[in-house]
Amino acid sequence: MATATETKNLRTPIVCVMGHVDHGKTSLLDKIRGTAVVNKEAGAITQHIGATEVPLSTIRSLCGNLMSGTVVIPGLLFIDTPGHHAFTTLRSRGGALADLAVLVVDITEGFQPQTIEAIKILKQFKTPFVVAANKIDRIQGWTPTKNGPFILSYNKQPDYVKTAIETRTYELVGKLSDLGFSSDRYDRVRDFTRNVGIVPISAKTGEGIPDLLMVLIGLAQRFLEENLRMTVTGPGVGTVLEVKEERGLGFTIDTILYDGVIKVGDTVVIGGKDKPIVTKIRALLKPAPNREIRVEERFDRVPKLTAAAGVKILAPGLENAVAGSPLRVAKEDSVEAIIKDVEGELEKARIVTDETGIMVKADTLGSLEAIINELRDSGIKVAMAEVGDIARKDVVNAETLPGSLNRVILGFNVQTLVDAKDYLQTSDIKTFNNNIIYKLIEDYEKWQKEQKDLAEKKRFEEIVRPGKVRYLPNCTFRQSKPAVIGVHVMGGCIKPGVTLIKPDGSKVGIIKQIQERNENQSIASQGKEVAVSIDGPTAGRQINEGEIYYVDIPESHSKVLEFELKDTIRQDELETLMEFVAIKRKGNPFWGR
Ligand SMILES: Nc1nc2c(ncn2[C@@H]2O[C@H](COP(=O)(O)OP(=O)(O)OP(=O)(O)O)[C@@H](O)[C@H]2O)c(=O)[nH]1
Repeated sequence: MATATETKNLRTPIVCVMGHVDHGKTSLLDKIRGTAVVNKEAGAITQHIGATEVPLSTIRSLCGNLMSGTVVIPGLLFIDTPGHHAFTTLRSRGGALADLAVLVVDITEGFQPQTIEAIKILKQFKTPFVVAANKIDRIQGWTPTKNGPFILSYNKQPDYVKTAIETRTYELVGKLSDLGFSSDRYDRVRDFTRNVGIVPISAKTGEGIPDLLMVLIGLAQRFLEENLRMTVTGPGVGTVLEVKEERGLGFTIDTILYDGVIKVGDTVVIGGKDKPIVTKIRALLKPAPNREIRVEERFDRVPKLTAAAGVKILAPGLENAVAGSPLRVAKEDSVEAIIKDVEGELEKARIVTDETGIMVKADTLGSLEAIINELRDSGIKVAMAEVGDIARKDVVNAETLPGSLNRVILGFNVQTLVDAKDYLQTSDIKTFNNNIIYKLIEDYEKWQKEQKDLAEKKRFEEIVRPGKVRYLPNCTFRQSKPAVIGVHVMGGCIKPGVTLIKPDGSKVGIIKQIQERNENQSIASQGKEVAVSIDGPTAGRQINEGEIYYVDIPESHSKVLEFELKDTIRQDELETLMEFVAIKRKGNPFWGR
């Protein structure tokens, strides 16, 4: 076992925790934050604004002799807000802010929709991740060893408990494989660049957390050394986590610094609502541990900070800052260039939309981008996309979208404002709201299918259907005005209002009424013998007993029947249609093509 050594010029990797609702993301973060308290020997855990830092020395003492190899990174910085929503909101130069992710899966429930959604996002951002198979303490028969490494606890369990863990781990391996990742329990993974490690943990007992931290360190070193070898001494670069008004302080921004150094007095450029904000840092604030919560004392003031760190920044003009946007420290001669850079980054983040499609509203640029990617994967085009609640003007804009199936607004994690709700009552725009991407897409797709089916049904009902009848011998009930004759429906059907033609293409007349045993009928299908009244001909002159007539189908309807509905119409209808089409094509081979 080699000893771990620190190398100061690599920055701390940033880690985000993701997973399905209730699988234990918050509990895991709480456990990590509480570790130092629980385990005195474990060493310090530093609380940042919006993040928790676990220094290497802490990880080392937690892992004991599990840790091997040379460690060259200073520790891990966990973003305190869990969920893939936070992950997509926090961006750095067009990518994800988090260098690594922990995907929490409840081992007793396995993969759930949001687990899959998180994996898709991680894949999209190419973020290395580890699976924390949580709640192992709930496996029947599990005897916990608090805060211990998983392997040590596992070895103490009876065989049936071991088997249960193994079986459930392999279920996760199977699911990951379906999604294109090869994986195994972390202690069996040799190459973390090829395999995803699964670490069984309990956020309740703390078991497996040392192993999880260790795997994260390993991942960071294998994947990220180049990324982490940043200009730790250069001008600071960060991402705005949150814009907050603090009592007694005014507007502040909680920021994750992921590169370089930031100092009080530095000029910074920040993404703003309309344009980049240029301002001077008045104070850098860190949480003050264990103090009375009085504003002035809630924070410690620090003169400077080095990446990676979470910090609250106090400066004039922050009220227009935008969460998720970039922050850059600028030297006097570089302000203009950096403003351009920040503008460029915001521009890049702006969503590229399709010419036609639906409207999407989401709460942040990151989530908007994530949802648009998912929609495109599902073959759904997006014509309008914006950050913000659904307002009346959005509904008005959506009304200009061509195509009835596009006249919808998909809202992700946003409200429908009152004026929009009022306007929607008289508008044909449909809105969908959800804070789970897959559900939003599923709801829209379901609606889309219903609409298509409905339209198809309507179209089908309106189409003149094929029909073939024979004028029965001895069944002339009236000669003319209208002629009333008995017919046998040989194929398809007839309805009042259709025109009949002869096999030579000449017109017979229009069916006025159909009667069966003196009762009016709206349709007579194959096999029926009915009386029909026909406007136009005189029986015995233009029409004669024993003749065959066809329903005259308009050319456009014939095309639909022959080319779109061919597989859905009955055999006798199809045969009748083909005979009818042949009559038409005798005179014009291109008829109905
Ligand atoms: N037995 C046991 N319960 C756990 C464990 N981890 C979390 N829980 C419980 O599971 C429930 C959900 O945990 P949370 O940490 O709130 O889950 P989450 O993923 O953060 O949930 P959301 O924030 O709602 O998405 C809580 O009742 C926790 O106490 C664990 O390892 N073992």
